[in-house]
Amino acid sequence: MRKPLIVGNWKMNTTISEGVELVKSVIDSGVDQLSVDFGFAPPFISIYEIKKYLNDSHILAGQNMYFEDSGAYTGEISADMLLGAGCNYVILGHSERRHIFGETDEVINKKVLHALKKGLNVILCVGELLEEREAGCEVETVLRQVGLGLKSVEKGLINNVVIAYEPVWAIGTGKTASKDDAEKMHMEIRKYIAKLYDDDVAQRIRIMYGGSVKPENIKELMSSPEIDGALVGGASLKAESFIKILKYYE
Ligand SMILES: O=C[C@H](O)COP(=O)(O)O
Repeated sequence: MRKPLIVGNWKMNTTISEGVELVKSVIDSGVDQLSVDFGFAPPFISIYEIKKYLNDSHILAGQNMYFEDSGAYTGEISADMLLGAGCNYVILGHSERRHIFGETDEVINKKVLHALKKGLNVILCVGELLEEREAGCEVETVLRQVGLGLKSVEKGLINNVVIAYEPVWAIGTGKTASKDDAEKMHMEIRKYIAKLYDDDVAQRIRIMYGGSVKPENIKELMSSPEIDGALVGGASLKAESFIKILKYYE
């Protein structure tokens, strides 16, 4: 039985004090009692302060990181820095990293391998563009991203990976993939993981959905046994809506 997880990806939103207020409101609402793993991916600058309001059962994720240990890489953040600030997870391959900042599958794979080696859990994001879906190559695109993202990841470390399926056309647009669309893709990903590893790994790996998840659609999406939680952007920026999403697991 896979435990669901819900992570709020704040992207480039919230100052440190706004982030602290948001986390305090969420935690104070009693969501720790719910049967869901949950947490936050704040901007780098807020992570250390926010950790003070969380415990080790919460997910605290970097939104990105670089694949070198240290050195002359202006503007980058290392795995050790994330760990030192209190992170236990890192989001890699988010579509905004792929499509705005030009990250390739090869770069994402280097980051995945490095993060896992350092002891961080990885949320590997994959997803097709609207034109890829319209051309009917969405499954091929997503499986290619999964395969290349996980290249050389040993079976012993795959337990530390979560996959987030985020169709790019559904991110921040208000358009959600239907439960059936998401479910179909999750099943394809799981089948592919079985091919890359084995059935046991495929049954254990958590595959979350992302793309305009909000209180109004969480019930419908999570009614699929294939969907193991959500990576939430916009709706994680207000305590009220994030709490409502978490309370689906009441
Ligand atoms: O990481 C989160 C996803 O990009 C979804 O963002 P959204 O919920 O604002 O569509």
